[in-house]
Amino acid sequence: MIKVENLSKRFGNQLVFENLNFQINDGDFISLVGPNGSGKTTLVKIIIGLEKSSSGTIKTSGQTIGYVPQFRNIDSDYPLSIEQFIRLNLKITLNPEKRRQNNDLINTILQRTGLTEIKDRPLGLVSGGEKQKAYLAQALLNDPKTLILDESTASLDVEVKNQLMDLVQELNHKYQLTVIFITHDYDLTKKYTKRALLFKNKTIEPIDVQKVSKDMFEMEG
Ligand SMILES: Nc1ncnc2c1ncn2[C@@H]1O[C@H](COP(=O)(O)OP(=O)(O)OP(=O)(O)O)[C@@H](O)[C@H]1O
Repeated sequence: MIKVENLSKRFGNQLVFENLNFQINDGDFISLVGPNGSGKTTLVKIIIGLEKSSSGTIKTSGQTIGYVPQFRNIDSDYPLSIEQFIRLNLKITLNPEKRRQNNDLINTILQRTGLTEIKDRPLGLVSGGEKQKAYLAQALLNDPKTLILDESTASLDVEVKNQLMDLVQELNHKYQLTVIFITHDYDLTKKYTKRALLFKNKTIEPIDVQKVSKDMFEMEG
């Protein structure tokens, strides 16, 4: 559970948002929508602890949060395989028992993300969707209870976007993973999320996803 109360954020003289009040429950699959510059990434940074709020509180049930960034292409000569890339976020250990546990964990995550068959391929040479799945796999390493997708589907083909979201939906259903999906994508919002948190007039309005309209993604912040 993530409970936000009276949260406000300023950068110098600029008010980004004020008096945000909302709650995200365990197992929710919500979208965070609003125009460019309305404060979506800033809010997420505050939730993760990378940025301080100006006032207000965030209460959580002490949960771990996984973060999947926006898709960035990776050079074709990038030296690591998919599995090696995912392992970057593991603590290095010489303890044989811990190494075994890490191997089991990696195998489980590779399986859950459908990457087992291609785990030894160089990350720079696989498709955009497969690269993004590797980022998703990395985010799952700490067994998060909440996953934040920060425009993670942007710049992927429509079919690939849907495949990635199908996978996230499966994780949401099977493991009760809470998902916060920051997006400008109207179709994906409607198709995958149940509830939307809409940034409007410097605050947030929780709305039924069926009431989301295209202009809500396009207004001035
Ligand atoms: N570190 C910072 N210092 C000063 N201003 C900032 C900083 N980070 C963000 N801002 C400003 O805060 C506002 C909200 O930015 P934010 O990136 O949270 O918006 P967003 O809704 O995620 O936008 P987008 O949809 O374009 O990604 C913007 O006006 C931005 O320029």
